[in-house]
Amino acid sequence: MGDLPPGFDHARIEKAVREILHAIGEDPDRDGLRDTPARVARAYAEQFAGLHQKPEDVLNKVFEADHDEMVLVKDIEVYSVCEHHLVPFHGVAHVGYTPNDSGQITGLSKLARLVDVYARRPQVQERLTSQVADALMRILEPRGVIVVIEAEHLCMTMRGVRKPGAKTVTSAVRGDFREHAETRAEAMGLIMG
Ligand SMILES: Nc1nc2c(ncn2[C@@H]2O[C@H](COP(=O)(O)OP(=O)(O)OP(=O)(O)O)[C@@H](O)[C@H]2O)c(=O)[nH]1
Ligand SMILES: [Zn+2]
Repeated sequence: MGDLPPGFDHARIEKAVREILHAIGEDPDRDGLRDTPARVARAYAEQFAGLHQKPEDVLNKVFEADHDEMVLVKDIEVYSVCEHHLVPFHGVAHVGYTPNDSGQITGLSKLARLVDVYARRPQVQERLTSQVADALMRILEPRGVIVVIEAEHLCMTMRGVRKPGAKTVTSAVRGDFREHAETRAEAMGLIMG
């Protein structure tokens, strides 16, 4: 497991998963479960990879372009894990920004990669939304940023209150999207339209 980031303790996760299986009344040594602790550790390494990444790692390509109006990437599929129950929430993210006066833009895929850096951590949707917005503001120094996330939380559907279909919508607006209602309305029109 040499390619795991420092701080990711594979053996410890395996031990803990084995312990949970015991605690729920299962037999971790039965055929179907024998490899489960190792599988879960590998799955967690993927699901929580963002804990070991920085936004700078993905927003490292900045171009200059003759474009100073809104850039919006819609419907970025997002999978995260709710930090209260450690079950998934999933949906779509919409990320937009207005380049600064020197026309600094970034690759479109980098916006989706940035969402993943923060989604692949134990999260609440509100924090995920503002972390994406704040990282973009800090690194790209645009005139403004808008991030909208719509997601369904499995902790509200498969357990607890059991309301399948309920969607949580969160938004974070910075800079000109915060200051100018018209700019914000234009972006929301594109996102919802
Ligand atoms: N604000 C916010 N709440 C979340 C998010 N994900 C899960 N939750 C909520 O976190 C809350 C945790 O509430 P608790 O009362 O501590 O836990 P619980 O007894 O399991 O709550 P129930 O889900 O109502 O059964 C629940 O209301 C969840 O719906 C999120 O991303 N943002
Ligand atoms: Zn939850």
